[in-house]
Amino acid sequence: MIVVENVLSPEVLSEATKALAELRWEDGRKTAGATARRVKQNQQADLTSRTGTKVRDMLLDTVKRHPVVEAYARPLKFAPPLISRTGAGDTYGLHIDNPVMGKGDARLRTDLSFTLFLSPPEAYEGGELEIETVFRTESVKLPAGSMVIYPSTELHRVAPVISGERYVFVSWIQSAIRDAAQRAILFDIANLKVGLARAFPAGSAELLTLAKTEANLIRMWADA
Ligand SMILES: O=C(O)CCC(=O)C(=O)O
Ligand SMILES: [Fe+2]
Repeated sequence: MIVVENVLSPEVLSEATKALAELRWEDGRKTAGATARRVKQNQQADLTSRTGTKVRDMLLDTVKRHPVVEAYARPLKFAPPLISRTGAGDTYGLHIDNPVMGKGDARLRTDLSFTLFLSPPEAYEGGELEIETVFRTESVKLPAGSMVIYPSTELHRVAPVISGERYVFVSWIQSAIRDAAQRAILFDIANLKVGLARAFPAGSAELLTLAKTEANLIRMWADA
C-alpha cells in the first residue's frame, strides 16, 4: 500500500471540484459487483455527460502521468474510473472488489485499487477508507488531491459518513507485474535509481548496471 501526496495540482483540483457541482448522480449500486451491492450505499456520478467525461479524463491522465504511480504500480490497464459521493448516513460496507472487470479489450484483472481524495478531510466526519491487512486495519483519510493505492486482494470498507460529503475518484489497475513481491523489488530499484543518480555521474558503470538490472527484471516478469 502506498500514499502518493499531491497528485493533483491546485489548478486541476479546483477544476475537478467545480465540475462536481455540475455532475448528475445516480445510485452507487449500479456499478457494484454482486457481493458489494449489498453493502454499497452511496452515489456515483454519471460520467457519460460532457463535464463527466472531461473531468474523468483529466483526473485519469494526471494519475497515469505520475512517476510514483508508474514506479509503484507498473500499470498495464486501468478500469473505467468512478467518481463517488458519500453523504451523511451513507457508507460502503466491508467488501472485496471484483477480480476481473470489463469485457473484450477492456477486460482486466484488478491487482491494485486506488482512491484519489477530492474533498478535504475537514469537509466530512467519518468516511475513512479502512483496509484490512493481515496485521491491522489501515485507516486512510487524505488531503484533497492525494491518493492511496492498495492491493485489490484485501477486504476494505468506507466508514459511515457522519456529516458533510466525501467525494473521491476511484479506479483499478492491472499491473504488468502480476506478483506483488516482484513489483516491490522493482519499486525499490526505481527508488534506488533516483538516489544513486545523485551520487554517480550519468553514464557511469554503476548507473548503467542498475538500469540493466531493472530492464532485465522487467523483461523477465512483465506480462507485456
Ligand atoms: O471510496 C473509496 O475510498 C473506495 C470505494 C470502493 O471500495 C469501491 O468502489 O470498490
Ligand atoms: Fe472497493
